[in-house]
Amino acid sequence: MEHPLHVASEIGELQTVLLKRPGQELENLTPDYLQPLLFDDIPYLPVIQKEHDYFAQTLRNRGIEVLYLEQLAAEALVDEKLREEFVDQMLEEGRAEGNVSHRILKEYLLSFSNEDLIQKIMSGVRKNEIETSKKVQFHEFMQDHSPFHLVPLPNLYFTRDPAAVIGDGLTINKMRETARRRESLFIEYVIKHHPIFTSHHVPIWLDRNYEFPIEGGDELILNEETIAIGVSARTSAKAIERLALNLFGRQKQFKRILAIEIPKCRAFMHLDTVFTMVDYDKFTIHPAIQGPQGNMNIYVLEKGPDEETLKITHHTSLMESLKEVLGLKDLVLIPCGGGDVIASAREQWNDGSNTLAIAPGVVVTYDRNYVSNALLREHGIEVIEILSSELSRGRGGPRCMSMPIVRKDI
Ligand SMILES: NC(=[NH2+])NCCC[C@H](N)C(=O)O
Repeated sequence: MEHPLHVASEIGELQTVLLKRPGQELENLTPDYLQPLLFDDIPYLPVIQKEHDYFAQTLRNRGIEVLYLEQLAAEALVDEKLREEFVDQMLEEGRAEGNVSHRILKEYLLSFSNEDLIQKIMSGVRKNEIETSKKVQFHEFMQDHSPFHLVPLPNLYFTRDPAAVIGDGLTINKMRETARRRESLFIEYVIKHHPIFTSHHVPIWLDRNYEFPIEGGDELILNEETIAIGVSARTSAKAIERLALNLFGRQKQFKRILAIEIPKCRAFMHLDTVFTMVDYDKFTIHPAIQGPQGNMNIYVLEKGPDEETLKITHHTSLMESLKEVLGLKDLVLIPCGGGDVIASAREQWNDGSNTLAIAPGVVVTYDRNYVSNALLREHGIEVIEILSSELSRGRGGPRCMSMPIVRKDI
């Protein structure tokens, strides 16, 4: 039986991908909670679902197997003890401050079937769902301002970030923002308990208990030896260093990490919002990540003299460092929005650089980014457009909405 996880490139033919269909969790967004929950507006649920289904069907039409996180998570909770453990952990990590006891919430959640339990934890528990008659302890009678006993997880449809497959293993990520922390618990249970994965040894290169954050939007597999990782608003240098030491100590395939520093601001968020690979020698880039002479801070991390020390070299040119690690004479950086100040800022905001490569030179993008899409086509890239009016409101594009599980080697 083939290994259920395998990703050794960013552009190799995509075979299996993990998605999450936007659900009721989005109906729990209100204006007061947009900022802490990392949204800029409230998507209209029936339309965002239609757009997401279109995305999934676009992938299936290309022969890609689409798995859904919500389904795998429900299937992974195989016995009562595991369900309880999962609920306990979710409640410990995610309860809104306040006035309902662990006991009442746990009882409430466990009364659902697995599918509904997962859906409920994803969408959150509103205060008015728990009957007053269930309250017995003094603190349970108190009022507070949060409308939730359990806070919703509206960013779950960005399956890219909570984990990332590297080779035949993965990182299960400690996520930076409180609003997203519990997301990686779903994938942890899936990897540890779903029969698709338990039949194989799955190395975890870095787990969610590591104290410094890393997110999948920053993790790009450039080739079978090289990983690029953004040092960003979401991913810390400490986590990259720990991952590098773990990887170089435990496997032989990946030999270097290119740590690329990007400005720490919301519009840029992760490396994949400003830089993605679209072909063997072609990348999208948001021009604003480079200094006036194209300079940046890039560090190449390699195996060092001992188990706790890396060899580190500093570079300033993205172009030159990519050529070096990929062994290429030439390569093309395609600017988002064609480099025009207005178009590039507008299209980058709607994830114009956030392409999902499904094969070398074939990418899925949002239809609204017409300037960037036209430019990609001029460079010989096949661009498959998907609907994007509501999906883009969560500030993530096709790459953010997908977690590749298996890609063919190139
Ligand atoms: N890989 C990505 N660029 N993901 C985008 C995630 C967007 C999400 N609203 C967040 O703020 O976390």
